[in-house]
Amino acid sequence: MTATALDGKATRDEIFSDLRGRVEALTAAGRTPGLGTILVGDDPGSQAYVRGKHADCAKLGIASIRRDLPADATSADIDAAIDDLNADPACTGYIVQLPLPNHVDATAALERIDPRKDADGLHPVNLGRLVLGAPAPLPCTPRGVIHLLRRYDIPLDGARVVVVGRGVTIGRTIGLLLTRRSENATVTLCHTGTRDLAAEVSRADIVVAAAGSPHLITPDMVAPGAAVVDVGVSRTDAGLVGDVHPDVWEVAGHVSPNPGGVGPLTRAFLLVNVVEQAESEVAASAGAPV
Ligand SMILES: Nc1nc(=O)c2c([nH]1)NC[C@@H]1CN(c3ccc(C(=O)N[C@@H](CCC(=O)O)C(=O)O)cc3)C=[N+]21
Ligand SMILES: [Mg+2]
Repeated sequence: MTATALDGKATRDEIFSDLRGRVEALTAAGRTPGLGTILVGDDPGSQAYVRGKHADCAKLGIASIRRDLPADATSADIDAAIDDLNADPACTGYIVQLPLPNHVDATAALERIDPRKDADGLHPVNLGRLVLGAPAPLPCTPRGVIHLLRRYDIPLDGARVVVVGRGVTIGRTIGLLLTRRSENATVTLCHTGTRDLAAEVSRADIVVAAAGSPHLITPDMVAPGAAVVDVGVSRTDAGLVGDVHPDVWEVAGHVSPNPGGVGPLTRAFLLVNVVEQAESEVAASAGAPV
């Protein structure tokens, strides 16, 4: 038996066809959404990701605002680019591409972003709002994973979800989304300190592998029929390798390929955040007293 693929590209295409109409309506209302990126340095991977985000914008009619800084940019240079996008009315939302060079205080830079323009949904104010259940832009990768699971009718209500990896972009945040009443899952967060990873994973209806550890999840760990979402990617001599061993496809019910699974959805939800922000601004100005 071979698992069904959780197809991130096909799902991204569906999201894009919905977004296209919403962007047209916003443009007709005089508020074309704009995505900004701040990229520091010349890491080829980061440059490729940023290029991909702007290519997505071009497909949808979303305006692109790029600020590319040299690898030796100072914190003051980056602060100036952030202040510039905070003040730019054409920029609905933006990201500071991570990682930043080591000589820059990344936490301070990210806190300088106007929380209303935080397309990643990872500003401390927005993470706080997420904990409180208040409206905020949602983190893109967790939102993409949940959308993908729903798209394939994988039950979340009462499901046992095991998340592997405690990074902020997904491990620490996805449980906040999955334990809302609207999802109602039971979530276990595993990490390098977990005593028996195989025992935890084997109890899961859904495994979210986000450790950044090549082929960490092996078929012996996975319950037959489980859904396995491969979020981690590592650059190895053999190319890009996910957290899920290929033999897991023989045991699981669903697996997200990597590439072609979660990555395209992370990018799609970045643009969903930007479109939602523009829509909420149009709604607020329509409701405001003249
Ligand atoms: N502020 C910030 N926000 C981010 O969201 C962010 C970041 N910094 N820094 C780097 C990581 C990485 N990331 C990816 C997004 C999409 C794909 C993606 O679409 N991958 C394709 C493959 C693309 C290819 O083949 O090059 C796929 O999985 O199919 C990959 C990686 C976002 N990140
Ligand atoms: Mg094994």
